[in-house]
Amino acid sequence: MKPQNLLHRPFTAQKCTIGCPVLDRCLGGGIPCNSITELVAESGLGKTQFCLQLSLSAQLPTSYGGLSASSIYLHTEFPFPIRRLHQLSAAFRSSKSSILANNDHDPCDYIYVQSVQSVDHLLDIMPNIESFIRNSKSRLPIRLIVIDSIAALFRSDFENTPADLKKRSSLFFKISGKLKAMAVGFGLAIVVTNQVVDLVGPNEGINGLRVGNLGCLYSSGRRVCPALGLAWANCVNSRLFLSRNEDFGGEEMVNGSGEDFVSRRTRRWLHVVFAPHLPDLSCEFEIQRDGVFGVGR
Ligand SMILES: Nc1ncnc2c1ncn2[C@@H]1O[C@H](COP(=O)(O)OP(=O)(O)OP(=O)(O)O)[C@@H](O)[C@H]1O
Repeated sequence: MKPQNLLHRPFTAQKCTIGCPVLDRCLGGGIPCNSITELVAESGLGKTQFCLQLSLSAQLPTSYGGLSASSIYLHTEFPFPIRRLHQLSAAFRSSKSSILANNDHDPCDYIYVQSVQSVDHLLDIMPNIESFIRNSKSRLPIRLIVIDSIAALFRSDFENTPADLKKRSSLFFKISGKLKAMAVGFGLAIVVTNQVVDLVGPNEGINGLRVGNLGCLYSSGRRVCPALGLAWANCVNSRLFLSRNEDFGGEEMVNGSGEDFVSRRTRRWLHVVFAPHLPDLSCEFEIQRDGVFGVGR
């Protein structure tokens, strides 16, 4: 197998719609099964919004881009945003009522939420998750696992010492190895969220190391890089980066009280950092009451 041959080999994995045609187009159809997709961004950018929406979209029939599937949502940050899930679920139910096979379909019934307290806890429950998937009698089999967020699990338990960093890296590979085996074994789409850390100092050494399509990652005017470092970057198949920037209107405007101000708005972007099946693409998105949508839909 030569690298060039990979370009000619069609990527046949099934994909799960993210619930918006513009975002799906950017992602070549959605989030792929049989692999791990990482969503990395600073706090408040919308990682959880994407994951909640994906858990709902996965329930759509395959003819509508879904997986006809339930999902397992492992959350490591508290509290779980149950009110937001209900809000998105209600919007999903009313907009997709003609597509959902069963009129009594409550989308929240097909999202199994489990809190995870630590890395050891995650490793402990993995065999249970596997047997739950294998033995589930649900009308919609489980085809999606979300871990929101993987970074939070590692943030507090490890020091910055060589021994701890080594232990941490070996746990990354242990977790990702088990996740990949489940992804391939059950045809699952697995999505993990990750946070970013600020990069300071010169653009050389480890700071200058380029991983994927983008030379540097910027968000809110700061240079950032995904948390958990290079070892973790090797544990995921695809990495998507969410960023934001302030767009100043440029023109001075006057408000109702006669005060001058410069109009500005926050713009959010989705970038493909690396993925075996995708080119270097970006797409602007917005978070609305009814969900996450690409701009220009
Ligand atoms: N009902 C809503 N209507 C519009 N926007 C919303 C709504 N609920 C949440 N948001 C937007 O979603 C953002 C929070 O997104 P989210 O919780 O997914 O961030 P995150 O990247 O997961 O952050 P963290 O890393 O802190 O968990 C808010 O800043 C807000 O802009």
